[in-house]
Amino acid sequence: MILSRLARVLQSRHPAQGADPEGSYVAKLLLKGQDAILKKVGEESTELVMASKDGQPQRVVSEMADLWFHCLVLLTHHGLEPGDVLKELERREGVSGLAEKASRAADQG
Ligand SMILES: N=c1c2ncn([C@@H]3O[C@H](COP(=O)(O)OP(=O)(O)OP(=O)(O)O)[C@@H](O)[C@H]3O)c2ncn1[C@@H]1O[C@H](COP(=O)(O)O)[C@@H](O)[C@H]1O
Repeated sequence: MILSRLARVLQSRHPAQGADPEGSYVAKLLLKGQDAILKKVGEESTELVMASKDGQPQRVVSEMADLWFHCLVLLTHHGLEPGDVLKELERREGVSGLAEKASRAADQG
């Protein structure tokens, strides 16, 4: 899946892997550190908001791709991967599923 493939590429760009920042946007950004990554996340979020408010669905897709990409760089900075976020979403699905079942059981008396 694209998220895991991309995450593997991003991990290979980590300074700890000896990645060369020359010619690699990601290696350069990871080397600059957390503040630079967070600045990009903030900028891309704002651009996404503007694309949405302008009612431009194709730009929403493009800006969201930029935002997701920079969030993946942030995960890499923290030694995390997309699977960690997906697991959290699955856990919440499980939690809300249980809540739904409990409420249905209560309705049925
Ligand atoms: N998906 C992306 C991707 N999306 C966006 N970007 C870069 O993110 C930057 C976003 O910047 P902006 O839109 O703000 O434009 P900008 O003004 O040029 O940005 P700055 O130089 O100011 O940061 C651009 O330089 C884009 O090229 C990406 N760079 C890389 N990838 C993937 O990451 C992989 C590794 O990239 P490298 O490390 O460059 O080899 C690539 O193979 C791609 O699959």
